Formats: sequence, structure tokens, C-alpha cells
Amino acid sequence: MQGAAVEVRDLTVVRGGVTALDQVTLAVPTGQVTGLLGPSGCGKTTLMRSIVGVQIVESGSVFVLGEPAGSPSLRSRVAYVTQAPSVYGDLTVRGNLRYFASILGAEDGAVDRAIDAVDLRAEADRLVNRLSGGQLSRVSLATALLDEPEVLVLDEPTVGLDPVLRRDLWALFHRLAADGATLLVSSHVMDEATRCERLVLMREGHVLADGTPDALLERTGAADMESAFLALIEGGRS
Ligand SMILES: Nc1ncnc2c1ncn2[C@@H]1O[C@H](COP(=O)(O)OP(=O)(O)OP(=O)(O)O)[C@@H](O)[C@H]1O
Repeated sequence: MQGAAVEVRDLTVVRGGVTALDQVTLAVPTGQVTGLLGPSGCGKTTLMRSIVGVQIVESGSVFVLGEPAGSPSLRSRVAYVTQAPSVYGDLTVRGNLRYFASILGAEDGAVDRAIDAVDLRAEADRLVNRLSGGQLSRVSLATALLDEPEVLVLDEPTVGLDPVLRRDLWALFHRLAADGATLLVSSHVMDEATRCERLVLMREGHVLADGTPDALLERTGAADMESAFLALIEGGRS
């Protein structure tokens, strides 16, 4: 695909004896928010790990920004936020961000910009282990923004967040995309699908469908994404 930030071809990954990804091929367009949706265990995290280059793969290829996934040259260009918070509980929000900024060699002002982007200014001087779950996941996200990455891979970033925070985070994702970043955001909540410009629907290690929300609704004749997903599963069985 022209203009794809991520290109995955015939990717097969086996984890713990299970085929977690089975000949997956897809492209993630540059400068858009692509949603990766599907039920628990369908392979979303495995696909994301393959894209950021931390997954041992059986066969196939993954290219990110034209380089093989995991290439050293991609380190500052690709950010990955896992489901588990990867920040220090005994440091403040600002302390964490300063620490990661110094490791990354991020420029002056990056810490404040990242704190503002995730709307944590009021919590900036609080210890991270005193924050709520939603605040904690926003600190992780802020660390990923320090380097102004071109590709952001976010594993279920809105899990456990209230509707207002979810709306605000999706607005942030779209602002980042409007500035040219490519976002791949996983979720197993189907109503988040309509917030994406493009969707990849997965099931049991396979890509069921890949396209715009409107195209998927049209293709299935369904009224909402949940029904569209079910229709695709039923269609796959026939
Ligand atoms: N560390 C592991 N060791 C062995 N098998 C694993 C491991 N992690 C995941 N798997 C298996 O790989 C498959 C895909 O899991 P994966 O975590 O990619 O799914 P997921 O769609 O991200 O799920 P969730 O939405 O629950 O995070 C599953 O069958 C799972 O049991």
C-alpha cells in the first residue's frame, strides 16, 4: 500500500505452542488512527509486539517506516505503550517524565508538552502510585509522547477510563494524527471502532476485515460495529 507506515506480510507467530498470528497481511496508513479490534486472545498484542520488533516471529515480514521492525534506527521514531504501566510508582508524574526525557535526550519543553497533552498538569507533582488507574495509564502515554514519535502503537489505552477521559484521549489521538503521526490503537470495545479512520478486525489470529468503519458497515449491511463484527464472523463460517 502506498503511504503505509507499517506493512505486515504473511506474518505467522507461534506463542506457547499456539498459532497467535496466522499469515497476517495488513498495512497501516500514515497519518491516520487505525483501530485494531477483536476479542481477547485474538492476537492484537502479538501483532503490536511484532510491529515494535519485540516478538519472535515464525515467518513473514514486518516493515515500519520502510525499515524492518525492531531496527535500531526506529527506536526514537516508534513508541509502544503496553497494557501494563511502565512508570515508577515512587516518582512524581513530572519526575518520571524528566527521567525518561533524559534517557531519550528529549528537548527542553518536551516534559511540559507531554504533561499537557494527556491533561495531567494538576497531578504533575503527585507520586504516581497515588494516582487512579486512568491517570496512571495517561502517565505511560505521556512518556511515549516525549520523543514525538512518528508511529505510536497503543495497547488498549482507554481500558478502565470513564467516558469523558476516553473522549479526550481519542481527541488527542486525532490531534497527533493531524500533525502527521500514525497511530495503531487496540481495543476490544466495539463502540470505539467508529472513532477510528480505519479498522482492522481480528479473530483467532486472522484478519477478518480491514477498511474504513463506513465500508465495513456497508459491506455487512449492519447498523453498528458490533453487529458488523458478528456478521463477518458468521460469514466466515459459511
Ligand atoms: N506470553 C505468552 N506465552 C504463551 N502464549 C501467549 C503469551 N501471550 C499470549 N499468548 C497467546 O497468544 C494468543 C494471542 O494473545 P494476545 O495477547 O496477542 O491477544 P490479545 O488479542 O492482545 O488479547 P487481550 O485483548 O486479552 O490483550 C493467545 O492464544 C494467547 O493465549
